[in-house]
Amino acid sequence: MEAPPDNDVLWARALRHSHQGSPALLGVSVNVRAGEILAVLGPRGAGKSTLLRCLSGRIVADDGEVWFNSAPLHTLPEAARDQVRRERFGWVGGDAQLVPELTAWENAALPLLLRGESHRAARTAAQEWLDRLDIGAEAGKRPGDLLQAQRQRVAVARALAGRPDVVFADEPTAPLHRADQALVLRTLASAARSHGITVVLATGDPEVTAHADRVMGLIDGRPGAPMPAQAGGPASSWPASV
Ligand SMILES: Nc1ncnc2c1ncn2[C@@H]1O[C@H](COP(=O)(O)OP(=O)(O)OP(=O)(O)O)[C@@H](O)[C@H]1O
Repeated sequence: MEAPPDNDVLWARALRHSHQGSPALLGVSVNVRAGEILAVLGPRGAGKSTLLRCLSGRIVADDGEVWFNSAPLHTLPEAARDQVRRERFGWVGGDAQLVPELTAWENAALPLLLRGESHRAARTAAQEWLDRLDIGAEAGKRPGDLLQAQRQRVAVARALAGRPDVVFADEPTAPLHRADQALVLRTLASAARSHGITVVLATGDPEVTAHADRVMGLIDGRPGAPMPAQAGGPASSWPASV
């Protein structure tokens, strides 16, 4: 087994995965450096979600390797993999998936509370992130009393409050209007940069990739050539060839 380079926080090789016989990944290799924001760009059905779920240990690929900080995630027993996910990774999906009975701050604080941190420390951290995402005033409201864009910001706060090494963001702004998309992405990117958090962002929108350091194209479960992101505008068009 080839050892991954030390400065890659994530390193995956030759990932193949099918859902009920239908292929989603057909041999994808990717490396992500610590503190980097990597965008995975591709059309619907390209395999972006499947790739993020494999990289984050939510599923184990049918074939291939995923290493996190030089440890093989793909061979870890399920309980150990779950622990890595809980303690080292954050996740933001297109659907906020908040606990309806909990307030915004309690939802944002969940990773810390589940980890056994004190109520006071968890609340302080959650409030800081909610403030930063411009939703601090809503901290005491339950998800049902929040707008969709506000719920999505709470989900981003929850992903960041746990001080993860890596945040996986799967189309995190897809349900939002343009103005809210820009705010959420800007905040996610600047928070990640200021805290050295690595981000792997899946999107079908080339404009979203302007927030990334690097863009990887994905089409039909196969990678395109890596492309540098361009500051201040759409980072790239679809890969010319895969
Ligand atoms: N749970 C599942 N069961 C069956 N097929 C699935 C499942 N998840 C994904 N697929 C299929 O695998 C392929 C890749 O899907 P995936 O969701 O990874 O792509 P994607 O690029 O994230 O697309 P989208 O933006 O539509 O979610 C698609 O053909 C999809 O229909």
